Amino acid sequence: MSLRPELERLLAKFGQDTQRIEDSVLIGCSKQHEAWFALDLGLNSSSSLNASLQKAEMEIELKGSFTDLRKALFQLNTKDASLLTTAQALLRWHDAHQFCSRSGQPTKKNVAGSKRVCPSSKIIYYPQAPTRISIPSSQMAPVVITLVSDGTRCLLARQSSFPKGMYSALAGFCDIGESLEEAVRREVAEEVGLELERLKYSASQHWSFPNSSLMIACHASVKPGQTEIQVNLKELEAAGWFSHDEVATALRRNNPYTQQQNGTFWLPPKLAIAHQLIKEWVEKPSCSTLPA
Ligand SMILES: NC(=O)C1=CN([C@@H]2O[C@H](COP(=O)(O)OP(=O)(O)OC[C@H]3O[C@@H](n4cnc5c(N)ncnc54)[C@H](O)[C@@H]3O)[C@@H](O)[C@H]2O)C=CC1
Ligand SMILES: [Mg+2]
Repeated sequence: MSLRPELERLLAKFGQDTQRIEDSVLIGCSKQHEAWFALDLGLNSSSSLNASLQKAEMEIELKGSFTDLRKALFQLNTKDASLLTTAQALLRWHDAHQFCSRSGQPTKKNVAGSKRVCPSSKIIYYPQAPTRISIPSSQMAPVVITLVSDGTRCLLARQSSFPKGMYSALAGFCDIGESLEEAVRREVAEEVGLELERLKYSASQHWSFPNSSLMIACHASVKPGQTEIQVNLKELEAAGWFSHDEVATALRRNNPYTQQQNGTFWLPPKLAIAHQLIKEWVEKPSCSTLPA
C-alpha cells in the first residue's frame, strides 16, 4: 500500500508544498519488496523552508508523539532502530550537501537519495565520500571486499575497467547506515545473486583509487549446492568460479603485466588486499568456512 496520498494530504493540510515528498530518501524495503522512504518533516529545523510545520498539531493529527532519537532507539527492535539511524544519517547528509563546494550551485538529489549531482560542475557527491573519478576527495570511504568460496572453488569477477584478463574478489562501497557484514551480504547479492552463509574478517588496507578508501577484506562461504550465480552486467563484465589449481597457478605467475596470453587470467598484484585474500584462500581453502 502506498502511503504517498496520505502524506500528500498531511502536507497539504499543514500548508506545505507536496513537492517536498521528492526530498524523501530510500532507506530499505519490506520482505514483499515495498520500498521504504524517509522524509524529514523539519520540525526542529531553523531554516525558513521547514520551520512552519507545527509539532503539536502534527502529533494530534498523527495520533502519536515525537520522541528524542536516542530514547527511541532503546525502545525499538533492531530492524526498526537500524532503519531510523539510516534515515537520520542519510537525511542529515542531504541537508548538509545542498550546495556544490566547487561551483556554489544547488546540487540535485537522485530519486533514491544515494547521491547528489551538481549540474554545473558535474561533481557527484556520495554519502560515503564526496568523490568523482576526476575530483580528488580528502574524505575516506569504507569499501568491503569479499572472496566467496563454495568449499572447493572461489568466486572471482572483473569489471570492464580492469586491465585485460585481471579477475579480483567482489568489492563495493558501504552504504550509509550499514554494518560491514550487511554491506558484504548486499554487495555479493547485488553483483552475483548469491546468499552468503559465513563471513570471516581477514584484514584492511588504505586504497588510493579512485579516491581514499578503507578496504575491509573478508572471506565468505555459500552453502554447498547454492552456487548458481547471476552476474549483474551493469556492475561486472564477468564473474565465475575458479578451482584451487587454477587460482594457485595464477598466483605463481611472477609478473602478470608481462605474461598476458590469450585466455590466461591473472590476479591483482601483491600490493592489493585482493591478492592477500586470494593467497590466504589458496593456502587454506577452509578459511571461509569457519564461523564468523
Ligand atoms: N585494493 C584492492 O585489492 C581492490 C580495491 N578495489 C576498490 O574497491 C572500490 C569499490 O569497488 P566497486 O566495485 O567499484 O564499487 P561498487 O560495487 O560499490 O560499485 C561502484 C558504484 O558505487 C557507487 N558509489 C557509491 N559510493 C561511491 C564513492 N564514494 N565513490 C565512487 N562510487 C561510489 C557509484 O555509483 C559507482 O558506480 C573501487 O574503487 C576499487 O578501486 C576493488 C577491488 C580490489
Ligand atoms: Mg563492485
